[in-house]
Amino acid sequence: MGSANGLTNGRGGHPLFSFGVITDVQYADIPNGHSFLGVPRFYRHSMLVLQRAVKSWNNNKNLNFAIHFGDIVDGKCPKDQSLNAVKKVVGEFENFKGPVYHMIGNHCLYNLPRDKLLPLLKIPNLDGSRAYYEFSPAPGYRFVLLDGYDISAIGWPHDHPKTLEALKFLRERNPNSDKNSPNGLEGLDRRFLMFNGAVGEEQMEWLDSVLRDATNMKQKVVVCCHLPLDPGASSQEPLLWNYDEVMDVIHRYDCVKVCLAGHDHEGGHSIDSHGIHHRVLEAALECPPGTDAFGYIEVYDNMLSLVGTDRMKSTNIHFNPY
Ligand SMILES: Nc1ccn([C@@H]2O[C@H](COP(=O)(O)O)[C@@H](O)[C@H]2O)c(=O)n1
Ligand SMILES: O=P(O)(O)OC[C@H](O)CO
Repeated sequence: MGSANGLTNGRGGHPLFSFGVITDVQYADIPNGHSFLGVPRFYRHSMLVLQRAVKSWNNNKNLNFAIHFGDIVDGKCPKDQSLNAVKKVVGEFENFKGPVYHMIGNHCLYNLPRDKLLPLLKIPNLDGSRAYYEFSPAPGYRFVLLDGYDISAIGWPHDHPKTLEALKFLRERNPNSDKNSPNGLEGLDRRFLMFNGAVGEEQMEWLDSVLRDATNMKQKVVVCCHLPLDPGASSQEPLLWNYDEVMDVIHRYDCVKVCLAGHDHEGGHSIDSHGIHHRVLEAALECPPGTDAFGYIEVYDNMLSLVGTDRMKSTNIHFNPY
């Protein structure tokens, strides 16, 4: 089904392009465990989920690329195994017959500092440390991958200005001695935890310039970030510290149609006050043996169709194409 402007609409027609999605593989060669809140985590089985995802993506034959939304290995991975564990998971992704785009998550940074991590994840690394980037898989679309740990107490050297800025930020907002504890914090303030982070000023300016450029080029934008950007799609604790400032930039333009994230393992979906869809994807790590959470997204001129497998819920995301 073709539209007046020659782009493809709908499901029922051919998508413009399609891509595979999976998040929070959080692999470690350790026995099963659970989250702080008692949700079971299957550190070895998540590798099998990834292997089944790659097999399914390759069988599909129509996928142009794949995205992993961060947390490639778990923080509980023994530190002398971190490098090999990251290489092992990256190696599984490389069995996919197409490019794979990664972003960093807190668990990646518990294992390796960002200067080691970025080359392994093949994150374009212009100044040796920045982990945000963009690409355009088709003329009418642009993907923006944000670095939610730009300002963070994890991943930078201990005396780095960004570590110090993050620690000051947390001290001012979270009175607990364990800065991962939301005890006593109310409502959205419960996101001021050490396992989250923020988008810094330079990245914010970069985001603004990319969205301005996309608007001028009449491109639609999909924003990806490990950390969720909308409270309607996520519980309060996993949100990006300055999700509101990032959304203020995004809301200045009409080009962003969808924001995709990981980190909040049970997943979620919302439509914000400006009609932007937020879809937080279900985690591979929390799939009990034999179950899966991965999918692929077909992209049209006026919608994204997430075709989920098993625990990843299928979602049709309709939007105004203009
Ligand atoms: N509601 C919560 C969630 C987490 N914490 C703290 O975060 C650490 C990491 O949590 P995981 O879900 O990855 O296990 C955990 O050790 C707690 O310190 C918390 O206090 N309250
Ligand atoms: O993957 P983790 O351990 O950072 O946990 C993230 C939680 O789901 C946030 O509440």
